[in-house]
Amino acid sequence: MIQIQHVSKTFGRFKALDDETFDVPDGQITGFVGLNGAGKTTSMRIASGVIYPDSGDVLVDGYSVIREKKKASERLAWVPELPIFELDVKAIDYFVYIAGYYGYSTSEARKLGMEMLEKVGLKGVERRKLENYSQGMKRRFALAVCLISNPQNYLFDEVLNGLDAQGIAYFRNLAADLKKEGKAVLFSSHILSEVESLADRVVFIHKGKIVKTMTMDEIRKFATPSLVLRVDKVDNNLIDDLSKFGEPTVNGDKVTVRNFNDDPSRVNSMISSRYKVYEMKLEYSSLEEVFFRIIGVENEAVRV
Ligand SMILES: Nc1ncnc2c1ncn2[C@@H]1O[C@H](COP(=O)(O)OP(=O)(O)OP(=O)(O)O)[C@@H](O)[C@H]1O
Repeated sequence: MIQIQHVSKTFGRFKALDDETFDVPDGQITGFVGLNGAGKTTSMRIASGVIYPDSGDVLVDGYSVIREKKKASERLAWVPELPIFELDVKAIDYFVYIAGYYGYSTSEARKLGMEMLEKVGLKGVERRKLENYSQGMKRRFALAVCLISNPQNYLFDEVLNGLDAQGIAYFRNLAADLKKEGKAVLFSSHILSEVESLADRVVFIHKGKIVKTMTMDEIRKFATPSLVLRVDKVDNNLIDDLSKFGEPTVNGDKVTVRNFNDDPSRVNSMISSRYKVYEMKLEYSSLEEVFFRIIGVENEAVRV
């Protein structure tokens, strides 16, 4: 478990983190979302011990990253946004080198390396030099390296950036495995649909402050539903009728009524004598919509 306790950090005169407090519990995947510059990377760098807070502390399994740095670091893996490696080295040799620091013999490290590289989809290219890896392959490699010491806690900073669909699938499986093993996982991402499908809870950060922490169930309840329906024909009369219940938009035979705040059966009784209704269901708005409502910024104005 990672506990971020009243952490503040200033760069020059700029306050990047302001009394930040939140937990990353065991056995759960915690998503970390915020606009560019909100403070996610700074938080992770402080939690991993590479920079110090001005005030506050981070406890990793109860050990302070400031006062008990070695014990805290041993219990934590961090994949930074921009992992840096020695590039003129073959991937497997680099893995063996790093594993040596964790006490693995060369043969053990090589065996583990082949397993881990396969796990992240790098089977067959283990002997290629890292300089010949693509950005996505380097990111996959960074994920494999972070698994070497098998710690209890994980920080993943924008690891989905530059990953293709297969790479994202590997990360999903990896995160799900870590969760099953009872590990604590914090991951930041701008791909909110991925956060939505992976996270058990989400920490929202805005301008260096934690503005909300919500479970995915709470997010779904918080969201205003849309009514989605498929009908045999979409005409102006239908749109006029649906406008009484919310804001309809049309995509082929699918009509989505956003900000729907009524009973679907009332819509059905109003239109079913004139239209054949193939499908009618409530859909809850995305994490993105909830995010913008929480931080109070218009969706159109800013993108995460
Ligand atoms: N070493 C530094 N020196 C000066 N300012 C910094 C430094 N590191 C971060 N900052 C500033 O602190 C703020 C938070 O940056 P941080 O990288 O933590 O944001 P982020 O939420 O990770 O953003 P992004 O989503 O763009 O990666 C930004 O305004 C950034 O410019």
